Amino acid sequence: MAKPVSIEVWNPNGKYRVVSTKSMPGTRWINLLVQQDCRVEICTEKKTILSVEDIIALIGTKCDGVIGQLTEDWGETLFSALSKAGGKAFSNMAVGYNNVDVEAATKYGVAVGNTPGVLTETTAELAASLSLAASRRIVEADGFMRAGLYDGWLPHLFVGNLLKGQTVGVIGAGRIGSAYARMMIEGFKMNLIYYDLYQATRLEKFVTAYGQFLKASGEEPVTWRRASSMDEVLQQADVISLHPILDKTTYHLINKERLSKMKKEAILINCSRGPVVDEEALVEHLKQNPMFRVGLDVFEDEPYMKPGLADMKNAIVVPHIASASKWTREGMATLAALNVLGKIKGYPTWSNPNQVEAFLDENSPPPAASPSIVNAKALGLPVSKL
Ligand SMILES: NC(=O)C1=CN([C@@H]2O[C@H](COP(=O)(O)OP(=O)(O)OC[C@H]3O[C@@H](n4cnc5c(N)ncnc54)[C@H](O)[C@@H]3O)[C@@H](O)[C@H]2O)C=CC1
Ligand SMILES: O=C(O)C(=O)CO
Repeated sequence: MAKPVSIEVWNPNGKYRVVSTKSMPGTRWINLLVQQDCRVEICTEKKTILSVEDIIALIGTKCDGVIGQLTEDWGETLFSALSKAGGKAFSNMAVGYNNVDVEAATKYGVAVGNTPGVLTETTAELAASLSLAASRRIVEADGFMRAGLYDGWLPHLFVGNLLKGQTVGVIGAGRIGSAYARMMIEGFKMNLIYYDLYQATRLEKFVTAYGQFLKASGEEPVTWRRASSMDEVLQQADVISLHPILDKTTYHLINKERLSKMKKEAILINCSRGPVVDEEALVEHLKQNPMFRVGLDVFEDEPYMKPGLADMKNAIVVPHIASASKWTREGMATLAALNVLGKIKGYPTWSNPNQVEAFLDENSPPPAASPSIVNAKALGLPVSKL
């Protein structure tokens, strides 16, 4: 028998029971559910990561839908429990859903939502921040100041790299990877080399147009190249940022062998998922190559770091905060709630999950659709004509 879990309840007499495994920013998501006759239960347990048992206790015997978090293990056990409780909808409050067994959800007829689009720029901004912090050694320099070690300007003090004219490499040039590339190219006049399974046509057009603009103003134009292998990116780029999804093909994409192909003074940024990088190999590489720098938002065994990483001066580490802007986190909560609500109400799914702005406008009611259901096709869900 699972132990009871503490909760906060909104609209106790609502017809549909929707559970959120965590408190989420903003109140719009709660209001939208309450207005549509949902009883909203928010887990208020103190512990950060809920276990499968905790979530089974939350689901209980009657539950129409759950909004969950990327730290939770949504596999066969939870989808079976949700289905037994009459639930047909689950949404991650995240765009990445490597914590979700979509096949198992589909087997139990449960729709799986995610929250694309609303976090693209925010996440890209953090990747850009880490790129700047690593190239200009900002965290090291901050520590130096606070330690009282600064005793005057010196020609060699914390000399870093100029980004202008260098090459930025992007692995996974989807929504976030492309936004990051645009920031680094427009902001710092870097050249682009990227690797993706698909052509990033829009990004290529942007770099071409910006290059023409610079040339017309008498400046060196920026250039782009789509690499035919990932190794080309690793060998040629000065700053490399990882933005693929995490799946079997991207697990340990960056390993000992690939690290050795990178320039000795390269900068590696990871705001995708920790297991994309073999973190033990990375620690060793950082030890052997003091001029190699890394900016990490995600870790292989979150919330832990591999032994030795915290001691490395050439590593900047932040606790998975890439999507942590107020607008984005409130938007993620809204999209996740609307994914669940849409399925409960029998709405169709939105036709383009890359364009979810219509759901985020606080001044008008959202469309009657689920913004992004990743197994919509497998479940045969209708597509919105709006
Ligand atoms: N650190 C954080 O807080 C955040 C992390 N993320 C992570 O970023 C990921 C990407 O998000 P979006 O850009 O919105 O997704 P997206 O689907 O638009 O982009 C992912 C790109 O990776 C490419 N890709 C897939 N397999 C690949 C491979 N083997 N090699 C190279 N490229 C490959 C895809 O073709 C696609 O273009 C999410 O899945 C999530 O894991 C997303 C938001 C915040
Ligand atoms: O959305 C995601 O995938 C995250 O990692 C958190 O923003």
